[in-house]
Amino acid sequence: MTDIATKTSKKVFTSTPATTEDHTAVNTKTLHTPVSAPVVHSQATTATSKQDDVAPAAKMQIRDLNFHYGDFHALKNISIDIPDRKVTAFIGPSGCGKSTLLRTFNRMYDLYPNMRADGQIILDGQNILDKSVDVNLLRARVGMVFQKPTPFPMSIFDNVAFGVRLYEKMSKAELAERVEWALKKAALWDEVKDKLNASGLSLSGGQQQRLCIARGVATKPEVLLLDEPTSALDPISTGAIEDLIEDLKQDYTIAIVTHNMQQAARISDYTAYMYLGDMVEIGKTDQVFTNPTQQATEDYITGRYG
Ligand SMILES: Nc1ncnc2c1ncn2[C@@H]1O[C@H](COP(=O)(O)OP(=O)(O)OP(=O)(O)O)[C@@H](O)[C@H]1O
Repeated sequence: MTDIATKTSKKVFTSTPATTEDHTAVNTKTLHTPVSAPVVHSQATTATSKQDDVAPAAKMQIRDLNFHYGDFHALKNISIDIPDRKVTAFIGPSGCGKSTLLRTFNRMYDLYPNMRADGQIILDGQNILDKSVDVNLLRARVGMVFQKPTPFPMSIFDNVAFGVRLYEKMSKAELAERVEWALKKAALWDEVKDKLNASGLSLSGGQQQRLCIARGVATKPEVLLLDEPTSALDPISTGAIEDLIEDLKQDYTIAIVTHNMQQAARISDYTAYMYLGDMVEIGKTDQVFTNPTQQATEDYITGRYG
């Protein structure tokens, strides 16, 4: 990993001029996010972070993960741990592979031909890249919320009930209870409880995104993947979703892709910086933002690159 990180920082950061890539720079000397969780133990971290704390349990262990779009090598030997019931943020310039990595965690790429993942992604002891794994069940365990709100063209109730009906057998009353529970978790219940039969598409953008989060948590997944969930939202909706993420991590392991450095600093316990398909650095968020071990990471988060 050191080789990759060193090579990456040399390859990129000695001569690349700053661009206008849309992200918010952070002053590493002034930003302090209170984080109590210990450092992640992983190949990447071993090389890049001080390990002065006890490692948290890993929900997912990614080992030697490579991903190809046809001939294009999009993820290169990624080996990291995703800690249980914490928020891990993935940051890095556009095209570095953040969304690709997230999509390997529930094999979303399986929907498309010519895409291939090699290596291991171990979820509770099982390699989810194994061909024998039932991808539908996997996606019930590892839920995903996309950048653009994607409500189904059906009622608010049915949107939330959709996955539950697919994967679980329960009575009408139990289903109604589950829908209410999920809408409460997503901090949307009060706004929709009197119009559960209205179309999900009739909601505002921020409400639609919370509806998608409700749909995501309704099947009680163990891991929730959020791909830039607030990038299309106003600051109030963004704040509501950030509060929600803070609340959800009591029960779920969360991996989030964000372009917003302040957001990563606010809501994540761990931050991973990627560049050109390499994992440059991963560690506790306060360490990565205030004292990154790689010059490349510091250049990115302070806005000297990108
Ligand atoms: N369907 C695809 N077919 C071929 N190449 C792809 C495909 N999707 C992504 N890529 C390429 O893979 C690389 C990683 O893309 P990815 O979307 O994972 O990056 P990202 O870091 O999430 O970017 P952004 O921040 O802009 O969303 C990029 O070079 C991209 O062009």
